[in-house]
Amino acid sequence: MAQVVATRSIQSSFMCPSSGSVQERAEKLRPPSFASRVMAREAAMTTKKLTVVRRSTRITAQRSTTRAEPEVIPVSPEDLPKRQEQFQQLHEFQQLGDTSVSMWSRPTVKRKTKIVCTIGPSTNTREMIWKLAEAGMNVARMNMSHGDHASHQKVIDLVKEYNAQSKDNVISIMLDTKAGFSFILFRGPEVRSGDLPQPINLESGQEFTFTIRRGVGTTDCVSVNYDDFINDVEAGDMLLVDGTGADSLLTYASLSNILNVLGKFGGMMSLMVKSKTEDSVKCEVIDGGELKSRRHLNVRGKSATLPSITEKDWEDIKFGVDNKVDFYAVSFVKDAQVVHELKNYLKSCDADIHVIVKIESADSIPNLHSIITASDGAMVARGDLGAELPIEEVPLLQEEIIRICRSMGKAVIVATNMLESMIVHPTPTRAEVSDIAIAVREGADAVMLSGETAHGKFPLKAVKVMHTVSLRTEATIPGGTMPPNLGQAFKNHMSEMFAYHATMMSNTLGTSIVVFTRTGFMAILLSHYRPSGTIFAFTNDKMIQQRLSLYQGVCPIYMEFSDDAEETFGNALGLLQVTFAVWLNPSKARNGKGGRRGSTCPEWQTAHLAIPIYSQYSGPKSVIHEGRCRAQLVTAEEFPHQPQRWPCGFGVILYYFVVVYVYVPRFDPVLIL
Ligand SMILES: Nc1ncnc2c1ncn2[C@@H]1O[C@H](COP(=O)(O)OP(=O)(O)O)[C@@H](O)[C@H]1O
Ligand SMILES: C=C(OP(=O)(O)O)C(=O)O
Repeated sequence: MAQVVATRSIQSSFMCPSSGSVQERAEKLRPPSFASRVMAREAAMTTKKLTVVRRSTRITAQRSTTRAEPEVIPVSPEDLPKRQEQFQQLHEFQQLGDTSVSMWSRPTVKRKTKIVCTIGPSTNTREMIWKLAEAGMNVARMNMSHGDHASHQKVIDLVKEYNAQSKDNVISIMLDTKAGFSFILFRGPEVRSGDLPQPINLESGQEFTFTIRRGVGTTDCVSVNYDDFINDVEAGDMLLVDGTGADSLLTYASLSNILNVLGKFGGMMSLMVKSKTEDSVKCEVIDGGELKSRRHLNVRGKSATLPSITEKDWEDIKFGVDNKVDFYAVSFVKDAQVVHELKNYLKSCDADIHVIVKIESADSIPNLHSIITASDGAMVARGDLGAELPIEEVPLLQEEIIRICRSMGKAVIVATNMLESMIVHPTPTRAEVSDIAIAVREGADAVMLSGETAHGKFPLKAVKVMHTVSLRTEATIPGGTMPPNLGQAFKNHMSEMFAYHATMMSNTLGTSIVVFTRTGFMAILLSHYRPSGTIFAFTNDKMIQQRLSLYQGVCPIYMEFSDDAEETFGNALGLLQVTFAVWLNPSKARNGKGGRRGSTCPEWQTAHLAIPIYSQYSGPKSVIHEGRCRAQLVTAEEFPHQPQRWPCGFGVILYYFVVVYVYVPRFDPVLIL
């Protein structure tokens, strides 16, 4: 019995929602209900007779024994005890509406959308980093506006320690660079108010002053960290101040009490500029609220004339280089120049750090294409964006930025206020859940938590909610939607063509993809095509493994590569089976008896009945054997930008790259690149 369960489970973990024949998929349409009628457009268009309405039927009662169970694979071994609970949750979700929402809609088994967690006072301990990682964090973000290098160093070390000891999970490290607020350095790409001994209540109609004098923090006047603030604002301008954030001088407990009492989160205060002197800006409070330390200050419709990378940023960037972080998130990028500048600097230090541009200022919008082209990805920083631009523009910009990033094959993160209420409450609002679902549907690589994990009361619950909502939403996304620039990309890069065909095969056959990559390029490219199945990316570089954690659908796995391709493939499959066996049956898999072929675990033996039913060669085996090594272990990264040197054509691809093993779907279907 254990064998059967394990095999089926392994199989279902490899399967994607698009598996099975059309008829089988059509079968899965039953029992449709409200959700299916709303969401299953393909199904409705395909055949009317399939839309038999049986509203109250549960999927659990409908599954045939021949179908793979829709399973939620735990994100980590520690989740195992809660697996039943997860099923229960899933079934509860299912009872709300329908489960078979479209022919592609079986719940996917591993979350594809990644979760970025901002680390702060609530989470900067060893215990919490571990718990966050086990709950589903994929990227740890450090906001350089808060804390100091010593505190961030501690977090980086803890994440690296976690990565070093974890066998099946790895966390990327992201530094969010901008000026740490300091009246000594007094510079930065963000405009922020200064430190306050305690929060101030601003009442509508009262007068309030911002000054560029240092160290002022009274009930009617506070410092601003930016000298040119005086020149940037005019009488009649509307200043927006965010009402979130912790006060550094308060204890966590007292902060929570204050927040609970006041119940004010995420609210923007607005102040109209009335007059200015050489060092102060006098305002009238229009919408009041609670002003805390170091709050964002934006002028509606204007961007501050700040440089995007300041001296303080350069110090932070160097800190990142020294610590070999994976990503910089660069604040207030207004043009591509700053990205080139940063990339040149990184090149000069021989640092392999990817640059994520934060789109958060009105000025960046006209330059979106060039900024994103120059970068490795973008963050929709909705907090500042919603302050600089009319708030109703934010959802439209979010959609547009995601679309641009996806069409360029760049990573995209949706950030800010996603579960804001969970800073103080243990459950999210419906609107927040919808917000996550929309970002997932729009195709974001990752969704981000800020105050929720940095200083919130329920950081782990917030991650779990994000995990569950993302997973559930992914299950309803139709497979096989290709990026719109495909034709263009198709002409230019053989590797794109290869990723495209691999994705098509994977979607059609209902398999996951295994890719071998030294630089991460092929895995990122595949992620860009959003195949329905998981992309298991094997790399022999730990840095690459760490970085790949950000990318949608990529499950990065570190493994030494052997000179013998066969051995490498075998090892990779063995590792996959061990990993899933660990998730599925910890008591057996953790018995220390190895974990590859020949292991005493019957599950693995059953799984190894998998045999290739198709392998494609286009020349003498020995030559192809070399080709395979190149293709699979070096990948197309060797020559993606020199297409003219390699005549294009599927036959050539087969010759140089392709050895495709499609395993009998009854066991563990895997497509190996
Ligand atoms: N390293 C840190 N130390 C102290 N507090 C932090 C830290 N990181 C984040 N926070 C708190 O979490 C809040 C939300 O994080 P984030 O959105 O990244 O910051 P902000 O909106 O201030 O740029 C911050 O306003 C701050 O109160
Ligand atoms: C992510 C954002 O920026 P910050 O890092 O300042 O919170 C934002 O403005 O949405």
